[in-house]
Amino acid sequence: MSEIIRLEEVWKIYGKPPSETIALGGVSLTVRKGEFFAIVGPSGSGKTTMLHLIGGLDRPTRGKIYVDGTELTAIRSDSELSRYRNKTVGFVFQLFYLIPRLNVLENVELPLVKRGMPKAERRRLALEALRTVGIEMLAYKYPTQLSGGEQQRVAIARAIVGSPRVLLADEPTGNLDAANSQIVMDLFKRLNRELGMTIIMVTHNLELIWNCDRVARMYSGKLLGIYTPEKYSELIASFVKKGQQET
Ligand SMILES: Nc1ncnc2c1ncn2[C@@H]1O[C@H](COP(=O)(O)OP(=O)(O)OP(=O)(O)O)[C@@H](O)[C@H]1O
Repeated sequence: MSEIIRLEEVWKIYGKPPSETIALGGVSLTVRKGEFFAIVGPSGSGKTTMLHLIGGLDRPTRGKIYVDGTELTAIRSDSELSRYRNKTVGFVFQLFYLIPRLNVLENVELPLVKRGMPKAERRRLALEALRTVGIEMLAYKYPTQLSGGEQQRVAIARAIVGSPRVLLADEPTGNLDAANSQIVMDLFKRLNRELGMTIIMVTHNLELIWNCDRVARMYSGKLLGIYTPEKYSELIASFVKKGQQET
């Protein structure tokens, strides 16, 4: 499998000395095309920071990031970075961030509106995305009329409507019950296996890593290792045996 994302010695430092925070302290890794990749680690270890940098929501202090053959860190203008976010990546967050005054279909269409796509084409693609996530019957409802699980599926439809190369998910099941978490995970697996979408998911939920190909383990801004789910679960089991903690 060829690579789609590469981080080379990436640093992110917030603030100025003496009160600076090193959120990422020189992380290098590659994610392969079509991979379902998890990022785990304790709170404050830099997981969200890494996802935001890959998604072009923020820029690293030092280091290089390549996504799908483009050096993201060489993009200087904000408008070009915004185009990158719109075309290459799709985001799913723990809190769904739907716009309450727009109906489901209009929420899903938003990334295409930003591209200046004609209305009929936008509608067609938004309905197709809603069909993919199994909720086309909710197209004319408003976000407040939906359950949390349904809202997250709308957010996933919005993330995939523009056919991004990479789906970035930050604790996508963090606000959902077990049944809805399962629906979201099954959906991610389908997007990954049937549509070949590369998925990077930050999670605290160790059960979810079984859906993934590889697991990156972060600690205090450093990448401690990349594991298969089997190896990672063996590692956790050995910590439990020794009475140490890790999530
Ligand atoms: N905008 C910011 N300004 C200052 N410090 C920040 C900012 N964003 C994150 N940090 C700090 O950077 C470090 C890494 O944060 P990050 O959100 O990436 O961790 P995380 O592993 O995603 O944590 P969690 O699991 O709690 O979401 C933390 O110490 C955090 O307080």
